[in-house]
Amino acid sequence: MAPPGPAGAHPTSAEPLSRSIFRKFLLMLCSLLTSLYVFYCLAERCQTLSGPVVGLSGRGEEAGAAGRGALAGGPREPAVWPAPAPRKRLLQLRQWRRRGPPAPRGDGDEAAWEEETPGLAGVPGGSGAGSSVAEAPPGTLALLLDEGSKQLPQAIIIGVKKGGTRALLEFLRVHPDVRAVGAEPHFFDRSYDKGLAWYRDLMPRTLEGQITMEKTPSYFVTREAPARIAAMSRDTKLIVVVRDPVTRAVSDYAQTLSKRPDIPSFESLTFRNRTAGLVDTAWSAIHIGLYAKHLEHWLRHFPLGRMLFVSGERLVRDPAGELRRVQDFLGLKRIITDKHFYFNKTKGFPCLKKAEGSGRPHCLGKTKGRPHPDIDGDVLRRLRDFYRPLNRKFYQMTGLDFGWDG
Ligand SMILES: Nc1ncnc2c1ncn2[C@@H]1O[C@H](COP(=O)(O)OS(=O)(=O)O)[C@@H](OP(=O)(O)O)[C@H]1O
Repeated sequence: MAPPGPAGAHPTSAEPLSRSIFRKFLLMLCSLLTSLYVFYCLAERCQTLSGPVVGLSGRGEEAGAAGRGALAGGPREPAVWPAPAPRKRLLQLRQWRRRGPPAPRGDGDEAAWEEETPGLAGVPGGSGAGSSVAEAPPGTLALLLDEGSKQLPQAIIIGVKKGGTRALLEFLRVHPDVRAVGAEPHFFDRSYDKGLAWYRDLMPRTLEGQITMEKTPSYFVTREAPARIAAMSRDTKLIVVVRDPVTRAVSDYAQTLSKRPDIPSFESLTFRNRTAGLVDTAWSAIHIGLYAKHLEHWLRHFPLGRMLFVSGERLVRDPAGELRRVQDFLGLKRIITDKHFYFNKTKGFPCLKKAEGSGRPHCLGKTKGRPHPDIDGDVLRRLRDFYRPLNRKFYQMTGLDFGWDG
C-alpha cells in the first residue's frame, strides 16, 4: 500500500470528517477569542476596536465638538498625547450617560463659559470638556458597570476672580487623576444651607486615587468660607491663583462692562474722592485685590502649607511650570508638561493641544482673555501706589514675590 502523502495531495475517504472537525475547531477558537475580547472590554482594557455606543444622545457629540473647535485653530501637527487612563474613560462614559443634579450657575463669565462650551449642557456632572460621543471609547459593556463614587473635594481653587482660575482648572483636568466639576458650585458662599450631601452630589464620580476638585473664585473673599471649608475638612488643599491686583481690577471691570456697557467709568468707580486720592475699597473690583487682608482670614483656619499660590502671570507665560508646582502640591504624578500646550497667536494665550476627553486643540472661550478698556495712566499709577504696601505684605505672608511692583 502506498504511504499516505501530504495532506491534500492524496485525498482519502477520511478527509470530509477531518474537515468538519477542523471547521468545528475553528468555530470554537473564534468563540473563545470573542469571549476573551468581551472580558477584556469588561476590564476596560480594549481601546483600539470601535463598538456601538448605547444610550448616548447625539447632542453632546455635536455640541462638544463645536464648543471645542470654536477658538482652537491649533497647531497643524499636535504632539503625541497620552490617552486618558482607562478608568477615567469609564467615568467619562458614565457621565455622558447620566444627568447629575444641575450645578448652580456661576457668575456672569462662567455662565458664558458654559455657553461657549455647549458640551457642558448635556454633560452630567458638569464636565464640559467638550467630550464627544463620536470619540467615546469603546467597551460598551463597561457602561453597565457602576463604579466609583462621589466624594467631597479634596482640593479647591478658591480664587481669585479673574486670576486665571478657569485656565488652571481646564489644564488640570487633563490629568487622569483629577476629576473636577465644570461649573462653579458656589457652595461655601451661596448655597451652604443646602448641606454637604447636596454639595457632594454635584461632584463627578471618582475611583480610588483620583482627586475631586472644584473652583469657585469668590470663596477667597467670602468671610465665612475658611471656617466652612475647614469644617468640611481641615485637610482640604486650597489653591489661589493671584494676579497683579491692578490688572485684575481692570479685567473685572471689563467683564462687567461687557454685560452693562452703561456703567460709570473705571476712573470714577476707583475713587471715593479723586482729588484726595481716596481709593474706594468697597468697590468689589478693588476689594478683591486686597490679598493680604483676605489671606489673614484663611490663615486663621488653615496652615500656610495647605495653600498654594499660583501666579496668574506665570500661568500665561509658562503654564507647564505652574502646573508642575500644582501637581506636586496635589501629590500627583507630573503628567502635564510643556508637551501639552501650544501658544495660539490668534488667542494670544497658551492653549491645550488636546483637551480632556475631546482630543482636540482647545483654547478657553472668548470671555477669557478679552480686551481691556484703556484706563487713564494716572489712575493706574495711583492704584499701583495704593496696592504696593499691601502686595509687599502679601509677599511676606506667602514667602513669594509675585513681581507686581516692578
Ligand atoms: N490660557 C489662558 N487662556 C485664556 N485666558 C487665560 C489663560 N491663562 C490665564 N488666563 C486669564 O484668565 C483670566 C480669567 O480668569 P478667571 O478664569 O479666573 O476668570 S473668572 O473669575 O472665572 O471669571 C483672563 O483674564 P482677561 O485677560 O482679563 O480676560 C486671562 O487673562
